[in-house]
Amino acid sequence: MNAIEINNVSKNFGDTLAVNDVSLKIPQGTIYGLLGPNGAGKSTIMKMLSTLITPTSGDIKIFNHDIKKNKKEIKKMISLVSDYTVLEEDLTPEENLKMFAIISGLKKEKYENKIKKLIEDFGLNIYKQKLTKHLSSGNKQKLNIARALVKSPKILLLDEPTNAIDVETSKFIREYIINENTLSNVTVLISSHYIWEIEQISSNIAVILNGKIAINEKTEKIYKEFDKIINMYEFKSDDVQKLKNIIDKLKNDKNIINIRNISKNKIIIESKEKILFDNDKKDISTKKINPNLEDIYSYIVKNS
Ligand SMILES: Nc1ncnc2c1ncn2[C@@H]1O[C@H](COP(=O)(O)OP(=O)(O)OP(=O)(O)O)[C@@H](O)[C@H]1O
Repeated sequence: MNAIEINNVSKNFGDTLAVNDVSLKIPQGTIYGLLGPNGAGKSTIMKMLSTLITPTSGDIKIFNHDIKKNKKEIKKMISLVSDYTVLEEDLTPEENLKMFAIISGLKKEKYENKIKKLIEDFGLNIYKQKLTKHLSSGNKQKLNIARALVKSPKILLLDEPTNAIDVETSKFIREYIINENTLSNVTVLISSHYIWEIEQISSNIAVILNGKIAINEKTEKIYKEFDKIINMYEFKSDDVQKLKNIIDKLKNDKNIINIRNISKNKIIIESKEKILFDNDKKDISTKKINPNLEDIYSYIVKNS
């Protein structure tokens, strides 16, 4: 069953076409990564899904409910996490969660234990007496995600959830999301500029460019397809001078798109066409390597 179905949706803000005829089906229980440069339309899609704004044209279905006709039902199923400015600064973490539970129409017996567990799970126990405005940004974002989970949503929309968050907190948030997805089968749509984060967490990835979907595939399939298209090779040598000579030679080769220095004794090159190497070369090892998601994303952005 599809948790989310977006059919030919466009969104205009005056003259700006923020989302341009987007169609996307997100099966229940998947973690879907949404990638795209600044201004591509990611947040606009998230906001339309959470009923904050309405599409200019096209339709959206959430578990088969039309978003226009069943707004109230849909609001119960979806939580959106964007930046933590939505939190009430003059309330404690617990009060913030309670307030959100009440606004969401939850009964006390439904939210009381849930809030206790979330406060504990997110390590916010020690800040119980503190006002939210005195929490660090990482802890505010943890609270923001806990807030989204209070109503046990079926769909969690995460718009750059780890933006400006330290490594350990980002890791915690990622692991918590994976855990929720495994245990509660919550469907997750996550956008991030940290491509490695999307790479680690998502089973499917959509890339959006200028409001249009450029790629929408299972992550594994994206790797397979682009492995055939992108020609990347690694050159390794302990003889630094020899490696420098190779770089100088390759710089003038029209077939070479990109040369990257990885370390003193390793370079990675990208070429337009496949290269066959003479493997008998002494002191230099060469091999074809698989592009990672960052390479693939750059390729899509450059070539779309
Ligand atoms: N309320 C609004 N009024 C006018 N234009 C808007 C509004 N919201 C978004 N836009 C425009 O729509 C386009 C898409 O913006 P959106 O915020 O969806 O992009 P994004 O992919 O989330 O970008 P980022 O990665 O920078 O957050 C941009 O050109 C943006 O300026």
